[in-house]
Amino acid sequence: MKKLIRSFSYAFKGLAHATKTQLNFRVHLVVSLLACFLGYALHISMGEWMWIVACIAIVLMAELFNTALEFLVDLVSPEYNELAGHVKDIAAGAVVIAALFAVIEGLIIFLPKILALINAA
Ligand SMILES: Nc1ncnc2c1ncn2[C@@H]1O[C@H](COP(=O)(O)OP(=O)(O)OP(=O)(O)O)[C@@H](O)[C@H]1O
Repeated sequence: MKKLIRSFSYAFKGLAHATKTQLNFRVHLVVSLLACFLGYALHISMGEWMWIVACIAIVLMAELFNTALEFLVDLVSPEYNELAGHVKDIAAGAVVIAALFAVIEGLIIFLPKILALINAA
């Protein structure tokens, strides 16, 4: 049990470090909170909440893996190395894919509801 609690404390230490040092991670957190606020305000369905929560988790996880890879690359290859550059670029590409997926899901879920509100006004 003690070991489990220690593992969680290390994980939260990692989350705190990413939040403190990575602007992009903080931006993703703010956008995630905005999506939750919008979901609450627009009374989205349980199924739609599941997509929103999944998108938030995918984007935050992608950003955390990207950050971890950046740290690792800086550790093992502080000097210029073409391969090190590719590792960082590909990890950043994964974040872009996750973020695009989340934007598309957000548009599918929120846009019709926002347009209906505008039309009703
Ligand atoms: N050691 C390296 N060797 C070769 N190219 C590198 C190296 N480090 C960074 N690069 C190139 O520079 C780009 C930017 O790297 P950097 O470490 O500044 O990451 P970043 O995406 O700006 O992340 P952040 O701003 O979140 O720290 C990389 O995507 C890569 O193309």
